[in-house]
Amino acid sequence: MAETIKVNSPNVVYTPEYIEAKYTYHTTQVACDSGCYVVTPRSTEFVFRTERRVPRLGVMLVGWGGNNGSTVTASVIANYLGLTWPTKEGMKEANYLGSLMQSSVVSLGTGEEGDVYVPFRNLLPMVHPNDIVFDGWDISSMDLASAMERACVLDWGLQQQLKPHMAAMRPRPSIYRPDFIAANQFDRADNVLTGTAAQQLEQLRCDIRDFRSKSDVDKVILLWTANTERFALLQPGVSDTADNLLRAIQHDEKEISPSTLFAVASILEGCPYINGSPQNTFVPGLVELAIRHDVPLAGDDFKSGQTKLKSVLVDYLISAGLKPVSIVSYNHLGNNDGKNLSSTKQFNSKEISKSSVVNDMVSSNRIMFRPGEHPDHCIVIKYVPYVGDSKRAMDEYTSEIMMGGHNTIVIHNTCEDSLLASPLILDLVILAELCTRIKLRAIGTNEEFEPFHPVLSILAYLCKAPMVPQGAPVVNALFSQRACIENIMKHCTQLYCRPLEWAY
Ligand SMILES: NC(=O)c1ccc[n+]([C@@H]2O[C@H](COP(=O)([O-])OP(=O)(O)OC[C@H]3O[C@@H](n4cnc5c(N)ncnc54)[C@H](O)[C@@H]3O)[C@@H](O)[C@H]2O)c1
Ligand SMILES: O=P([O-])([O-])O[C@@H]1[C@@H](O)[C@H](O)[C@@H](O)[C@H](O)[C@@H]1O
Repeated sequence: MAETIKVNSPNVVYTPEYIEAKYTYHTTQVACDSGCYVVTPRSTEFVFRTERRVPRLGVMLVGWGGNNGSTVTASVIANYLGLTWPTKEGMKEANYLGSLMQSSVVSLGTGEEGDVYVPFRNLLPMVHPNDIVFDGWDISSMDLASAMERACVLDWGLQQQLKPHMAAMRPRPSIYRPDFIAANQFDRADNVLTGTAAQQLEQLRCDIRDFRSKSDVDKVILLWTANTERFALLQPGVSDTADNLLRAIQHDEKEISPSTLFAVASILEGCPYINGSPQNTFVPGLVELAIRHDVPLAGDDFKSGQTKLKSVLVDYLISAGLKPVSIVSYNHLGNNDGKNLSSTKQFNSKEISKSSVVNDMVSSNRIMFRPGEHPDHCIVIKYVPYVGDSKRAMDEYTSEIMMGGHNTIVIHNTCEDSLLASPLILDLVILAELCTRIKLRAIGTNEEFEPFHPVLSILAYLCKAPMVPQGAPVVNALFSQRACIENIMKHCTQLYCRPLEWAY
């Protein structure tokens, strides 16, 4: 398989710094006139400009010592070193299965021997996961080698090879507000910052600057993979505007969550912020602050297993004209995430993100569903310590079919939760970084190149409850979300050379 792609088109210009490509965006404007839909095709010409130089990327994980944080860090080191290890099924080797960019392909077109498919990552210059530098915070002081052992996710033989490379990695002290996570997390909290919210915010900003300078990275992205928090109350004068949020922090307002404080620190330091959990980190004032500073945001809640499958199955059912009327999603797991979710308020945060994934598909079909009508949808999560990170998910989908018939689909799905989430963390940070290098302008109306909107809805494929710019529609159908990433990357067209060749 060739690694280099070069587009042969008068609409694509390559300079040492940029790839510039013209693209005509076709849409249709729909108006209703006397009971008739009047559809008007529209076309807009854009120029997409992609900066070719790939930076040295630093990723700061909040919750670094958790199952996901320790596992993704270990997996990158294992891939970088090309580690192999013995298991009862034979020798295993490090890989990035589950990553859209590293393990999925896209069609380039038709060659002499048929269709040509290339790795997603080849479409545009992007960070390779092996080159990411990790750092982060945790309320638990445990070093990353011990945290990897605590997580019980990776095989013992692999852990033994990794420990020397992770023992010196220590999470920075973090903000701990017991009221936001389960009381059962108290025993972990031996690595916490003191002081007021303003002082803690300043410390986080110092941590980011410290990491940036000591690790010699060009860019830093913050990603929350700490415990699921309860939803924060949205209070006028506190979280409703950027200025009120900043003022509330100065007044040590207790209803501002640790995750929102991390997001404020990230924005003020110019670092994209990604929320891998379901809580409402992105309060209105936070989003306003991100827009003011033009700093990307993405979230919420990694879409890793049961919900990912649901976003495909419900899309299939409704697209096929079958009416889902009952969806029951049960799962149990025994890791610390499950322990935290055994607390009602934290479960409620997860219940929201796991339930909302069908809403757009249901409301799009007025043949089946009257306004306000929706399937019965039940989410159950139970904590069973013995099974650890090996989440057991059981789903039942009942649909009405023709002439009073029913179709019931039952699914059993077992996986190591952190091994599904870890590749998503890599895709999220790599795509978020890529988005910071892409700008576009509409030909004829705008001579200035502009960045994407700070709320990166392009990352919806990776999130259960995708954040979108205000007023934009939420799309949850998984393959529509995947097509969005592929199409935008193809609009930028592509020149992909080995890093040596385009690091001008
Ligand atoms: N498949 C998945 O694993 C998956 C899928 C979707 C979402 N998530 C979400 O990702 C998050 C992490 O999952 P996990 O399995 O790694 O959980 P985990 O409990 O193993 O890790 C969370 C870590 O965050 C730390 N922590 C808690 N509060 C903190 C704070 N204020 N600052 C810094 N660190 C803090 C904890 O000490 C712990 O080490 C959870 O919110 C979970 O709901 C996970
Ligand atoms: O991604 P998904 O498999 O639908 O949802 C999962 C939940 O079922 C699980 O209980 C929780 O611990 C994970 O964080 C994840 O959110």
